[in-house]
Amino acid sequence: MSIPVLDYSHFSSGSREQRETFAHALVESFEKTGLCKLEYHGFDSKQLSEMFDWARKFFDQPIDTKQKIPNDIGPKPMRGYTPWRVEEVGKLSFDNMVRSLKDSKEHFDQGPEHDTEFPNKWPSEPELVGFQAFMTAFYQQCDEVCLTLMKALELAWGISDGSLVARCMPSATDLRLTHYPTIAVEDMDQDKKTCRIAPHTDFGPITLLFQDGTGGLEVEDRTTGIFVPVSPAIPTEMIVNVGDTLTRWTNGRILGGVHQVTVPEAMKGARGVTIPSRISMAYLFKAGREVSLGPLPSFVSATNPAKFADMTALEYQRWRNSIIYSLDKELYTQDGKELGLAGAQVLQQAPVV
Ligand SMILES: O=C(O)CCC(=O)C(=O)O
Ligand SMILES: [Fe+2]
Repeated sequence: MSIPVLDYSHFSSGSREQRETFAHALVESFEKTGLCKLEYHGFDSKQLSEMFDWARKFFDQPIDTKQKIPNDIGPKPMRGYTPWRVEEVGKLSFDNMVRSLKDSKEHFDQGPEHDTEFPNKWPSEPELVGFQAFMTAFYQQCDEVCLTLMKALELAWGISDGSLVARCMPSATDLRLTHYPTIAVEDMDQDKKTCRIAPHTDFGPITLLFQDGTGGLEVEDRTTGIFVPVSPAIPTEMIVNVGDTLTRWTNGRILGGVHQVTVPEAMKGARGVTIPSRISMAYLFKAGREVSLGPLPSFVSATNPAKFADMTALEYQRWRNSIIYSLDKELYTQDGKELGLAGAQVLQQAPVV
């Protein structure tokens, strides 16, 4: 499977023709592979290495320091620090093998800067002065790229009223820094019970991803069902993958890119070696919290009825997070009463043709 590399600047500052070409190539890549790669996206190598430096500095703090800003587990957006082995994204899968895979990661989650509903949690250690300001600006720049990509989808789909961009405002995105600690290759390659992150799709319309040079990210080739490595070819390469929201909005026309992080290609089959630690930044772009994740009217017809339930982006996120944090049973059966999310389960993203 080859993943197209698109020149973002052709859309952000190109001619009318370049914009059209980019927009159609983006949709084609999303439809065929569930992702694309972007170059000339505005982030330079200095900025990206600074981001990885901050992430490393944060994760290098003692656990007690990181635990001063704990993410309170709940069916809600994540904020602050979540330790190793808490979240299990494999639980979203219908495949029993994937469901039993444990993730091996710790992460820091950040939302919109002025979010009063789910406020951010920032470390106050002297070594981390500057982290908040840097990450806040980084978040903003990612948001602009995502909104621009929504404009490209509008152009490709002939949506002339700006309604796709409007659906993603105000920002409800979660930016996640993930650290995958060193791990013996046998723990992942041999016993097959551990992954760095189990196969999954993200929840929002798209995700922007930057990874360090360690390797191990893989995406599913939907023509064969086999996972293929997405190696960091150049340090500034940005990966964009399609998430569940775009699948729902397009009534199943664009499927999410299923991805995982596992043993780096060069270490597969090796014995007695330790896989180095790995850092990634995922800008988990989201629709506005009150926006519907039911299919857009232009993707529904008499012969192609709605395959997905009408629920808000926040309801969807609460529901999915309740699964990966193992809160779903409590959530759906509390006092014998549903909390408004369970009904949605029936029409979720399962049997899409
Ligand atoms: O670390 C990576 O490359 C992927 C992270 C990821 O899939 C996620 O945070 O949803
Ligand atoms: Fe992901």
